[in-house]
Amino acid sequence: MAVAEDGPVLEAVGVSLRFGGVRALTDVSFGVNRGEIFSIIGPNGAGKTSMVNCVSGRYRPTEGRIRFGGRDITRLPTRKRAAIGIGRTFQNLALFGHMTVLENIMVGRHHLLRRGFLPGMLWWVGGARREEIAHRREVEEIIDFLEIQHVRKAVAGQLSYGLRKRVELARAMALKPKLILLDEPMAGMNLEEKEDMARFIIDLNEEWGMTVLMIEHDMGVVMDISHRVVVLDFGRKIAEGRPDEVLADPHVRRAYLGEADEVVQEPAEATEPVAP
Ligand SMILES: Nc1ncnc2c1ncn2[C@@H]1O[C@H](COP(=O)(O)OP(=O)(O)OP(=O)(O)O)[C@@H](O)[C@H]1O
Repeated sequence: MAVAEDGPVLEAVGVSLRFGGVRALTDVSFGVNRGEIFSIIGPNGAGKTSMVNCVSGRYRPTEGRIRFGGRDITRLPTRKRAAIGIGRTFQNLALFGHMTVLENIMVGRHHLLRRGFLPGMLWWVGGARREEIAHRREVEEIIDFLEIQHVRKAVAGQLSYGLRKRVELARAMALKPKLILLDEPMAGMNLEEKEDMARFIIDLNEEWGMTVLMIEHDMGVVMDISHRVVVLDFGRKIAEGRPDEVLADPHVRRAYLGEADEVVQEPAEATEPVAP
């Protein structure tokens, strides 16, 4: 996997997040380099979604900063983050079920239309028309890339789960993000769908140049496709590094993989079977 490392495009600096008495995140720092596939892992309730929500703008950290491209975006509203190049998919599908695949993907591009979504769709003359055609062409490229040509006119709500996840990814890609946040992209998928999705994530990273920040429970996939990983446990960072380094880390093995401290056991003494 080729990684172009020229410094972090995304930085979390000392991020803490509290919900009343619950400490969802405590002093978490990490950096995602341009061109990386970077994953956040950890047990249930470790703070993964909270962290991604701080990056997308849905949550505002109680303490700490989020920087994107060197700019402090901690207080920037969500829709403005989309405009500066942060796209996302959701853990639970967030498609417009009654709209076609094509319409769903076009929604992802509305902030790119200079004339706005509705005028862009309706004003079919001159510059607006040329702009619309250019947008259509780019959307069709994404549709081809994700191999969803055959359902482009289908109503999104009627597709299989795996296909809907792919359409959601298409919509996020249509925003042309520099950084794409993927919240459990493989959740609920069968093995074949997971393999397809893993291939799309690698390709959107390598061919489309998108930096990826991902949460995913399937450890096999995470370790296969991530360049680096950060591990959270009870809202704190306990490890960060390449997948092989993280897997070998004793803190991670204990906390995340549920391994007990190594106990040197005496060989069991042979016992006579007890007569009933
Ligand atoms: N909106 C909220 N209100 C109150 N507590 C919350 C909220 N969101 C998250 N939490 C709490 O913050 C902690 C971290 O939750 P979070 O969902 O970020 O973990 P996670 O690692 O994504 O978990 P999972 O793997 O189960 O999705 C948990 O204790 C959770 O109950």
